[in-house]
Formats: sequence, C-alpha cells, structure tokens
Amino acid sequence: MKQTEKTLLEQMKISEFEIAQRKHLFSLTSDDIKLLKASKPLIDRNLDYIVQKFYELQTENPEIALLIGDADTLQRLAHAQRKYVVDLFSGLYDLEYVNNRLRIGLVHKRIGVEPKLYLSAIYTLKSLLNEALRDNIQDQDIRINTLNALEKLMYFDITLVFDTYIRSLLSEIEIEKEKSDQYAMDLEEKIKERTMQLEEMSRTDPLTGLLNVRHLNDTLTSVLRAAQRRSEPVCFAYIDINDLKKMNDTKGHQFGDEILKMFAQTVRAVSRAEDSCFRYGGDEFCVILPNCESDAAIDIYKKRLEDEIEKRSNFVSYSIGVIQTGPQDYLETEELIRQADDLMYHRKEQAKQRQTSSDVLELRHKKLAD
Ligand SMILES: Nc1nc2c(ncn2[C@@H]2O[C@H](COP(=O)(O)OP(=O)(O)OP(=O)(O)O)[C@@H](O)[C@H]2O)c(=O)[nH]1
Repeated sequence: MKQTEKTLLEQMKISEFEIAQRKHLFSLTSDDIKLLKASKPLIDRNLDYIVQKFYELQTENPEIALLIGDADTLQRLAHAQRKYVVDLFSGLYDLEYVNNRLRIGLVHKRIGVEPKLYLSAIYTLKSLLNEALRDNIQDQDIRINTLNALEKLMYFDITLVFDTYIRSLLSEIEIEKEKSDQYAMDLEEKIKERTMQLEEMSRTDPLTGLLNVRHLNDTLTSVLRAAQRRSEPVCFAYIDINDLKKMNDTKGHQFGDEILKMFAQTVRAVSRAEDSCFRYGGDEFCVILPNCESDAAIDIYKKRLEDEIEKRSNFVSYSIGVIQTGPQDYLETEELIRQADDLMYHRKEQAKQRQTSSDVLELRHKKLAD
C-alpha cells in the first residue's frame, strides 16, 4: 500500500486507545479538559491580540521572518494559528485533533522548520496564553489548575508533532537506503552480466564463435582425465581447410572470412553437444570427441562433415586427421594434438599428390588427343 493511500493516523498507527495512553502519560485528566473548555470564552475574547502578538514576537527573529517569507504566508499562518488556539480550548482532543497536530509536524518538516524554532514558537504561544489565563481567572486554584492543564495538553501536542517529524526523517532515510540498495543490486547485476560477457568473449573466437584455442589444452586435459576415470576412448580431430590462401587471393579476404564462418558452423552442426569445437587458428579447427572410437569418428563424424560441407559448397574441401587415445593408454595432451596434426598434414600431402598425378594424367590425355 502506497504512503499516500494511508492517513497520517494510520501511518503513525494512532488509535483512540493510543490517544488515551498518551493523555494518561501526561496525566491529562477529564478535569483538566473541563478546565480548558471553561476558559474558551476568555481566550476567544483575547484571540486577536494573542495571535497578533505571537507573530510580532516571532518575526522579530530574522531567521523566522525569513522562513515565513511574505505577508500572504504570514496571513495564512495567522489563520492556522487562530484555529490551533481555538482547538486548544475546545475540550475535544480526539482523532481529528491529533490528526491536525500530526499534519503540523509534517508541514514543519517539509518547509524546513527546525525543532528548535518550533519549540521556541510553542514557548512564545504558551507564554501569551498563560498571560491571558493569569490575567482573567480570578480564582487562584482554578487559575493554577488551568495553567497546568494547558501545559500538559501542549506537551501532548509536542510529542505528536515530534513523532511525525522523526517518522518523516526515518522515511527519507528508508527511501534513500532503498535507492542505494537498488543501485547496488543493479550494479551487481551489470557486473555479473559484463563478467559473463567477458568470459564468453575470452572463451570464443570472435569470427567463428567456436571455442578459443587458449582453452584447448585445459579442456582436452580435463576430458582426458574424465575419460581415464571411466576408461572411455577419446578422439581428437585436426581439420584444415584446403587452399584458403588461394580463395583469399582470388576472391578477397572477406570472402575467406565467410568460408571460415560457414566451415565453423558446419563443424558445430555435425558435432554432438558433448563435443568441443575449437578454431585452432587461421584455417585450422580441432574437435574433441569424448567417448568416441576412431572407427565411429571416421565412419560417422567425418562422413557427416563431408556430406554437410558438400551440401553447403561445391568448392570448399579440407584435410582431417583423427587420432584415438584410450581406453587403455592415454596420450598426453600435446602429443595427441601433434599426432592429429601430423596425420592431417600427411592426408593433405597425399591429396595434393593425387591431385598432381591426376592433373599430369589429364595433361597426358590432352596431349595424346592433340
Ligand atoms: N579470410 C581470412 N583468412 C585467414 C584468416 N586467418 C588466416 N587466414 C588465411 O588463411 C590462409 C592459410 O594459408 P595456408 O596455411 O597456406 O593454407 P591454405 O592456403 O589453406 O593451403 P593448404 O592448407 O596447404 O591447403 C592464409 O592466407 C591466411 O592469411 C582469417 O581470419 N580470415
């Protein structure tokens, strides 16, 4: 529930019971209330003088004069003060009376009246009221008891004004605290997000989105350790695109980039979720295939990659070397990478030789035909 949906009495949790408790706290009895009510006519007679004198005295203080500011405000304040004095001698100190006192506390806080100025104003008003009561009540006992009753009631009022003042200060602190908590939470969230982005950036290759070679050794080592614990085979594939330099040179670097991206997407697409695909650098890629025998890697994985690349391009080819390690003995990380690289290189050379001899054969056929 919003603050503005609650009355001040609700906000301050002030009920009839609380009012009775407070009256009791200051020994404000029904006899006191009767005495105050009985003084109403004499106060009414002196009302104009009391209010006028009160502001005369108040505005003598430059700080207070500055706070009041102008004649219109002074008039409005004088009107409110008249009402307060009338209320003081009304004999009715109920929820409505208390609500008005609470509002005064809130208004004082809002316009920046410090407690010391409020207290000095109360002191001035009380002195003027005491003077009027003293001058106009003949019976000594009644006079003394009425002065006492007024003192108790004014204390009762002061506590209400102060309670609202303090509560308003506390609300401001709470609001500021909520704001700074929210700010800290937002900041934490942003840091978390940014850290994740940075981690992701450091994990992946910006061009292809595959894993970055920086993490190859660590990943491979942990895959090998896990495989060793479960006695499972691991395959490591080293793949190199053929003739990327030629493509770059003839069709431009951007075209070469598109080929690299397409190739990387294909590698990712044909791999299983548990496989880790890396861009090793330039036009070289590596795939770690946990729990995979070389037969399956060649018959299924390599075949799938071949088919998929063929579907996507009729001129991109590549060389691949697949090495299995485990389930009995396991190669060291560097050795596994080296062997797969050697095998890939060997296959590439074989393919180049095949290409050269088929070119020579074609040339010979051509010459014969000529
Ligand atoms: N477009 C593009 N080219 C790259 C990138 N990284 C490396 N290259 C190029 O890839 C080419 C790789 O050349 P080589 O290692 O000779 O390989 P190749 O031309 O594929 O020849 P073979 O491997 O023998 O088939 C070089 O020209 C590099 O400049 C890249 O991010 N984008």
